[in-house]
Amino acid sequence: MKVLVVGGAGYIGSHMVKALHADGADVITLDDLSSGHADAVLHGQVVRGSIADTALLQRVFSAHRFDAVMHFASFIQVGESVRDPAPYYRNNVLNTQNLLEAMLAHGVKRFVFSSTAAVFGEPAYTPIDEKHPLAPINPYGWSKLMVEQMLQDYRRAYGMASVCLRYFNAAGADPDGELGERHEPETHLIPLVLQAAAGRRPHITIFGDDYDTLDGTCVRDYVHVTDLCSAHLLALRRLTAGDAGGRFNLGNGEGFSVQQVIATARQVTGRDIPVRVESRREGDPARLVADAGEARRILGWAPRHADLAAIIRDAWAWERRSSP
Ligand SMILES: NC(=O)c1ccc[n+]([C@@H]2O[C@H](COP(=O)([O-])OP(=O)(O)OC[C@H]3O[C@@H](n4cnc5c(N)ncnc54)[C@H](O)[C@@H]3O)[C@@H](O)[C@H]2O)c1
Ligand SMILES: O=c1ccn([C@@H]2O[C@H](COP(=O)(O)OP(=O)(O)O[C@H]3O[C@H](CO)[C@@H](O)[C@H](O)[C@H]3O)[C@@H](O)[C@H]2O)c(=O)[nH]1
Repeated sequence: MKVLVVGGAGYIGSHMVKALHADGADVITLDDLSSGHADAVLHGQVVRGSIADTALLQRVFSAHRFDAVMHFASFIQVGESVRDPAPYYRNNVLNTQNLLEAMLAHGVKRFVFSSTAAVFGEPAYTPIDEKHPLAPINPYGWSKLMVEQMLQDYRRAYGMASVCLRYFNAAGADPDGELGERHEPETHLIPLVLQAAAGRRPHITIFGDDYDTLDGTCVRDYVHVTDLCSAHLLALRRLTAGDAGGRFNLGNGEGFSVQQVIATARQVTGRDIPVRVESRREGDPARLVADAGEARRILGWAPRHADLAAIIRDAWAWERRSSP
């Protein structure tokens, strides 16, 4: 099995490269290193370049016969996408179409796509299942939904099989301690809280405590990065068996508020974590919690690191390695 991992130098992609290698796959990473790190790719060749570059795509697909493509490359910040949507539509939609066209031109017809809970927008009900209305409230979510639609049309018209995996909040780090989250700048809650615990930041800022939730802060469903990787392997197995694919929500089905995440991080680290409350961040829904029943039933997915404290413990081990 030869797999192209686009965005394999990033947070989730680098864990996926490791998981694919452990599963026996031959992996090639394509990454422009706009936010990833070459040294995070522990296995296989790294091609440095962008999916914006159609000539490069042509060369990569001519040089290798891929059985499947996993696509992690995109811009990922919800708030930034509201302030400056253009790069989001360009990179996440137009550049993804380049990739899909290169796949079609070379007869590669299995695709696993990193989608997001942001395709649902402000939930009409929770937990959110796959029947929930699709109504993004930020350009990031729209850019992912547009690709989901493209994939539905490509499946029907060109027979391209695809699985869209809608992650809720990816978190945690490689349990072996080899990989972790290294976004620069970091915008995600758990690594920021842990940087504050380590004294690398003076405090953690809570974006809004006036939401309609248990303590006024936003609620999210944190899912361990290695559990996301296991879902990808299961999706790949289904596609390889001849399945046309589908869309699956990935989360643990339990929501934690920003305050609860900070409290758990205090317990795990034994450190004081100073907090400041500021106004809401644009584009944030109050509560996102997954119903991942379909992934369990159809893919056979069974998350192994669902406990929030365990997720934070792995992230803390990584933070301690980065800032001893
Ligand atoms: N982190 C989360 O909580 C989360 C949640 C839901 C969905 N997702 C999705 O999962 C995917 C991976 O997220 P992540 O947190 O690992 O992000 P990341 O920024 O760490 O990784 C993205 C990788 O893609 C690369 N990249 C970006 N544009 C590229 C391009 N045009 N050509 C080649 N490489 C390019 C970057 O250099 C980086 O290595 C993204 O598509 C994101 O939207 C993430
Ligand atoms: O310094 C911070 C950072 C975040 N938050 C809050 O913490 C929650 C989680 O935020 P963050 O970790 O930035 O994740 P999300 O904005 O929920 O977005 C993530 O999860 C989405 C799916 O739920 C994905 O689509 C995105 O790519 C991914 O960044 C939100 O309520 C934020 O407002 C703070 O209060 N302070």
